[in-house]
Amino acid sequence: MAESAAARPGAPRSRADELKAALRRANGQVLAAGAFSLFVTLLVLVLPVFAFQLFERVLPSRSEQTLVMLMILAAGALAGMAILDMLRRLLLLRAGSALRHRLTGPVLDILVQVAGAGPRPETRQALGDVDVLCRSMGGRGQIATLDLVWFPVFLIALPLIDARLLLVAGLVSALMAVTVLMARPLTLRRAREAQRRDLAMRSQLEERLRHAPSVAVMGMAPMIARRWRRAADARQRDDARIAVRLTALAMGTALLRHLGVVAVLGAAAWLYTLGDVTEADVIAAGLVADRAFAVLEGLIWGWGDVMAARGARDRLMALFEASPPARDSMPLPVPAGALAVQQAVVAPPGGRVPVLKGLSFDLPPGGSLGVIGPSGAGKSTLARALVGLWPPAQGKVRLDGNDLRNWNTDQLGRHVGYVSQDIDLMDGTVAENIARMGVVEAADVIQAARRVGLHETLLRLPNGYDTPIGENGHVLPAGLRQRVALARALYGDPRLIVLDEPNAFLDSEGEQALLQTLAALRNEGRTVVMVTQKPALLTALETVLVLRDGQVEMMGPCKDILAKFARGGAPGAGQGGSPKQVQGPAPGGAGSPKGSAAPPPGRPPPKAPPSPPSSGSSGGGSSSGRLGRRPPDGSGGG
Ligand SMILES: Nc1ncnc2c1ncn2[C@@H]1O[C@H](COP(=O)(O)OP(=O)(O)OP(=O)(O)O)[C@@H](O)[C@H]1O
Repeated sequence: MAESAAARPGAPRSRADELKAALRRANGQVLAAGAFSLFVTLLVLVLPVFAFQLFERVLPSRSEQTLVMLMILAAGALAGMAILDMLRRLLLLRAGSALRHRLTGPVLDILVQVAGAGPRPETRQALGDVDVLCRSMGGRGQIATLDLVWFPVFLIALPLIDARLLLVAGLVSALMAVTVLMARPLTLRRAREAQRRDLAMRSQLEERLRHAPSVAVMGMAPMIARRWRRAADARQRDDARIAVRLTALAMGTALLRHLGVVAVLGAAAWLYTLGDVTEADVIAAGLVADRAFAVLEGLIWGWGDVMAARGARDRLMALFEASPPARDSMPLPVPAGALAVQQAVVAPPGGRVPVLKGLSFDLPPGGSLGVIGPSGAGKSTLARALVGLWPPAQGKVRLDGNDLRNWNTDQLGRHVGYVSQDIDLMDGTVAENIARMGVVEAADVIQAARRVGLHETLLRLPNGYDTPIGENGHVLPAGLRQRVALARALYGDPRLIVLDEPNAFLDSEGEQALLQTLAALRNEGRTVVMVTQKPALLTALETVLVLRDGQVEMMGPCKDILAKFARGGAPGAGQGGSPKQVQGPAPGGAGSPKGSAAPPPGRPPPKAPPSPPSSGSSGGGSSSGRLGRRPPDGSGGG
């Protein structure tokens, strides 16, 4: 039989299938617990049977011996029931923790994967949802559901006394079932809506608290508190409405249960007056009915848990379904660092409008590329695509000929260094951050710090490398944060290094250190791609790519591009700035533009004369010069 695609190593594995498989395994364990439930249900019938025997055997005969024997038997059966009940609960709890074990890894994987798209409320909830789902396995709702499966056992017991009693009990059960079914639409939608609002509210508050300094300084706190209170009041009203409905349902069901027992007892007593049943039958019928209706009532009380578990499962399923498939790729050798971007169309996650529109270029191993262009041209998007964060919707990004998608994510991570535009350090020590939050290999950490000229600076911190830097590294000044992020990018000697404006917060000393790092990386043959607007930094790179509107406007040797800028041909100059001639590949194959890199034949000549470059943009100009961005008036300058 042909092997299924999902089973082939390296073939994409649907994330939703992972979740479904984990749920199926958990359901298997629940089924086993369900078998225990049958015995528990049968043993619940001990009470009616005991009462029946009392009336049938002990009372007429006044036999103490029979009474003692019956009591011992009943006690044994009830103890057995308690043990079986405990066993099934333990089984369910184990199923819950096994499910948690199976889901936590994939959920964390997905969360890390989607983190590139920025904070999303539903991802914040994901681990909480795993918790809710797993706890619900051993919860009231699950037990009630299992008991419900064996509910017919009670209905079979009643006709053993008299078939007409089944009619009465059936009617009461139907009424209670309708109540349960009514509870579903009445509460489920509202509960989901309330949860969604709660999530949005929390993530909004978290986001605002992150900007606490601005909030405090500009007197925004009362406004934020007012908004929070308004949202919290709405949430409370929702909660109250749901609670009232659930309580009304629970009370209604409890009333129905008692009325049901009264109805069955009344019917049995009436049958007694007709001489169709005995006194023992009347008592037994009442007890059987009471136990049967208790199962239905339990379902109402456990309904909240069932709803919460269902909501958590649906949200997790949506998250897994929206996640790109996972692959168990075969480990590959350490890449040399050849980068190939082929007709890449890239949109932000969840977005439909592409930012990169069929971008193509090559960078050989050890090549170094500067990416410039106006704001919004897609430079950061390109950086994210190059490290596999935002995979292309069409086209490919290849490292050493292998599509980034096919790389094992963990393995690829070891070969890639990335500094994002937002410096994303984590709560931990400097050393832990440089070591990518893994095991701190002191020698490697120090080597990475030395490579970015940071070793001495770090030694001067209060606890040196062991200084805790707080959430997002807020304890450190921005420039130092950026350099620690750079050291982290170089930790483990990766072959491909992608830096998105790594100089944004650097002072002149930091920039000098960065220049030296870039020169060293070039000498070591590491492939470097750097988004920057500073000509001084561009001179440390072989090739420059000018990006505009998601396409290659120019690409060529750095000195040629800078010379063009110096002559006033700044890309992106003025609103009507037309694309410029594309340069040939860099000497020595440092970079070869192709596809969109070449201007289509018959492209119109520039309509507007290019504006002069901004100060300092001439060739190796001053480090404060910026390329490729328009001044606020849009008049050009680049
Ligand atoms: N996470 C995101 N979700 C949705 N759209 C995004 C996201 N990130 C960027 N974009 C959009 O993609 C486009 C390109 O953004 P990108 O950050 O790549 O440009 P850029 O050239 O790096 O700009 P800048 O120099 O200002 O950083 C912009 O229109 C931006 O609004």
